[in-house]
Amino acid sequence: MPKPGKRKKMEAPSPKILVDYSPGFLRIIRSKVSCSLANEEEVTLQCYKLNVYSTGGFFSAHVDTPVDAAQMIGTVVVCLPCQHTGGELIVKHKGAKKEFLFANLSADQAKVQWAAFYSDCVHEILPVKSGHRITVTYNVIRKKPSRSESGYGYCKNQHFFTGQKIKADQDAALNNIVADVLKITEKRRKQLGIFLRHKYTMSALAEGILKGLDQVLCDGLASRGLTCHFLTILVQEKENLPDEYDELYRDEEDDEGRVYAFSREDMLYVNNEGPKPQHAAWKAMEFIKDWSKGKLVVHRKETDAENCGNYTQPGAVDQLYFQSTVVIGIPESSDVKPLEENRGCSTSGDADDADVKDEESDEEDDEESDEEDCERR
Ligand SMILES: O=C(O)CCC(=O)C(=O)O
Ligand SMILES: [Fe+2]
Repeated sequence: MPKPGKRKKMEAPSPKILVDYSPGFLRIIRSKVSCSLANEEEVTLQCYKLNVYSTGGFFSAHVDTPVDAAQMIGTVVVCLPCQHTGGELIVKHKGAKKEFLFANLSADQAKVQWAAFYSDCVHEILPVKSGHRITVTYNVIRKKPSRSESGYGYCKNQHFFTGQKIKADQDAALNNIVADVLKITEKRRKQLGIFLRHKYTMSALAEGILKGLDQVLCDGLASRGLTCHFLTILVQEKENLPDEYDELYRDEEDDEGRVYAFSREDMLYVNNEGPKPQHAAWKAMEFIKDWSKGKLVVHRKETDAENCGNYTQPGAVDQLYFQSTVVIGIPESSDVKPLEENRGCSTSGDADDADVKDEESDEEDDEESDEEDCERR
């Protein structure tokens, strides 16, 4: 049953006729999605649900619960031709926002419109103003990994799929990132964790098949001789207290926000189903919270979080997306390939100079949020 305030639409599991129906346009969508979301690995589109929004119908901000925690990477929405106005699909990721307005062409029976996005992107449907908006959603399931020939991923854009390709083994921005990583690890002799741009279920992270630029980052680090492993984490965000509360409540130690490892063992402990896990090595680690082309940001300005996400049963950890990091071992200097080898062969052409920041970021703020308060489809 729809919950008031969360969604107002009718939905049904895809009828068998839709599941079995494999029109030509699906093949085209699948190949485009494989290129743009899956580093050209093969994907299947699994028919999931039929949504009917009448006038006033909407769907509040949510992320899609993965049906296959290890392999599901995204969602495809196909809008069937049926005249309506309003009903914009808004997709957000890390401060970027993309609006899909299917209404304008909705009366054209010859047009099937569609959108695709990574499953950890928050999305919502604004109220339909007239007519009926009918969509079919597909889960994008990645087939078992078989790395591309070069062994290095690439992707087109940090958030959605426009723009130039960035190649992991060539991009100058990655050279800059690696140079920054080396500077930090050399100076402080600490393990270094870099926050991934997307969130992952624990199983997906264990599989190590990452989304978009995250895969490019990890391939880029590995191709330059750095050893990496992955970790799901919880981040205690700094609260923005009004000035008058500042002196009363501000705890010096809280200033930076804290990062905790969060594994299946931690989840069991939280649910009173296992012993308290040890995190002995944890203190000796430094975190980089944000990275983008050619720039590492050690701290980032935190902004209001929109509470939005998915619910799950206690213990059902694979239904949740976690902030995740790649952890880089302290390199022996001989492990790392000379960066000069890679210089000058950028395919992106728009990499900024590396800039290791110790202050708040002036980048767009992260609009992602705690994944708690709102139910998923
Ligand atoms: O109808 C749409 O455009 C999207 C529906 C959706 O987000 C969902 O079914 O999870
Ligand atoms: Fe959704």
